[in-house]
Amino acid sequence: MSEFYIGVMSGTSLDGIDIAYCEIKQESFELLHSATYPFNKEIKEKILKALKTPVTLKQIGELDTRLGEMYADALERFIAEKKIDKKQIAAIGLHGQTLWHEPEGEYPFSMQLGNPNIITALTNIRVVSDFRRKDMALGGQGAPFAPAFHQYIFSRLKAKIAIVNIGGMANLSLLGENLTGYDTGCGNVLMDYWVSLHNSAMFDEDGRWAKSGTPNSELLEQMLSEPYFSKKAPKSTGRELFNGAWLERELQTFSHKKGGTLHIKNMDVQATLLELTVSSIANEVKKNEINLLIVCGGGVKNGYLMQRLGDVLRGVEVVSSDECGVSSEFMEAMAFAWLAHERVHKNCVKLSSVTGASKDSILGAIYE
Ligand SMILES: Nc1ncnc2c1ncn2[C@@H]1O[C@H](COP(=O)(O)OP(=O)(O)OP(=O)(O)O)[C@@H](O)[C@H]1O
Ligand SMILES: CC(=O)N[C@H]1[C@@H]2OC[C@@H](O2)[C@@H](O)[C@@H]1O[C@H](C)C(=O)O
Repeated sequence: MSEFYIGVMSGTSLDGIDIAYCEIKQESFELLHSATYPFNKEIKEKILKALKTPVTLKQIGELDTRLGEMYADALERFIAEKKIDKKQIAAIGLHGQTLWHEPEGEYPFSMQLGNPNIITALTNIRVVSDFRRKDMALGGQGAPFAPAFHQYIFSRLKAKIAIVNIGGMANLSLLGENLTGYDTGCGNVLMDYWVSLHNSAMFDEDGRWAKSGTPNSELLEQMLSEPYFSKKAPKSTGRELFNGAWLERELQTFSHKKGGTLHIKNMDVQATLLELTVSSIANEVKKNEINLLIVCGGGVKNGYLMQRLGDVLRGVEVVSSDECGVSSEFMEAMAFAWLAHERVHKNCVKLSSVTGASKDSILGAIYE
């Protein structure tokens, strides 16, 4: 018997709202329709500002409402464009927009905004949201959750495989009996920041600017000494750590080491940032006997990044999830459609081996 779920994901790169309409049967999962809708520019600016400067409770409350309305608008547009029968939709799995993720603090929390009450009220569709906090209440990191979906989707592949999602952040899934996974660190976030600052683009198209530069090995070594990279799993990260300020500090430190006069060409910084993402992922893959690395997320569209991953991971086949028949662009949105299905069926999600939670649990809250 078929069930139909919609997954909605907007991630740390703030590049858009990914929506996936999925059909789930006993033995199969199929992406039927998908689309990405632009992020409201003003809301994007408010989120970026909230990540860097103090905000008031009023501003957070208003952002929660506005994001809820924005998601509802995108959903209504999607449902109309794809001619979906609302009555068929069992639920919407909504990740929301992460404003702050603090898994290691004295009082751990993870904040995703986008009021699900508004979405269910406006769409008249059941919404599952607030996925991360139960895992944290059980002592887990609350992220990444994609490994559970990767295990579900790729379990048929018998090779020793790993999946890496390269979005704003990068997160690795190591499939097998004892599923593990964690955020390896920055994905595209620092490259996006640098290219938007110095090459007036939202992202480095196909990695061309990075390719035109020469990576600085000393700067790369210094950046890789960031304690997060050597931290033991379970671990998760975000813009709280990997952000423009982090990069500026690294460049400042490097410049001081060189007597304060050194100037690295902007394109060489971009080349070094690409190598930082490549190395931080490859170093983790090499710790395991992996023979197939499946890549998803927007990083798949960075041809130079994919090439460099292949160069560095000799003996490992590096492919996009598209080549395995699974959308690299909508992987995370599909994951939240599946997580909504698991919640509706009150299934415990096997994630404690990933996040360090004391047990697997039923994740998410239902709004209807
Ligand atoms: N054509 C392209 N060339 C190079 N990079 C690209 C291209 N298209 C997208 N990207 C990169 O992919 C990023 C978006 O990826 P994605 O949508 O997976 O991120 P996200 O889901 O927001 O992040 P996260 O998974 O950390 O939450 C863009 O910010 C950009 O850096
Ligand atoms: C708190 C949060 O939103 N974390 C995101 C972020 O983006 C990628 C990586 O860091 C991952 O840990 C997570 O999202 C994906 C969907 C996950 O939970 O697997």
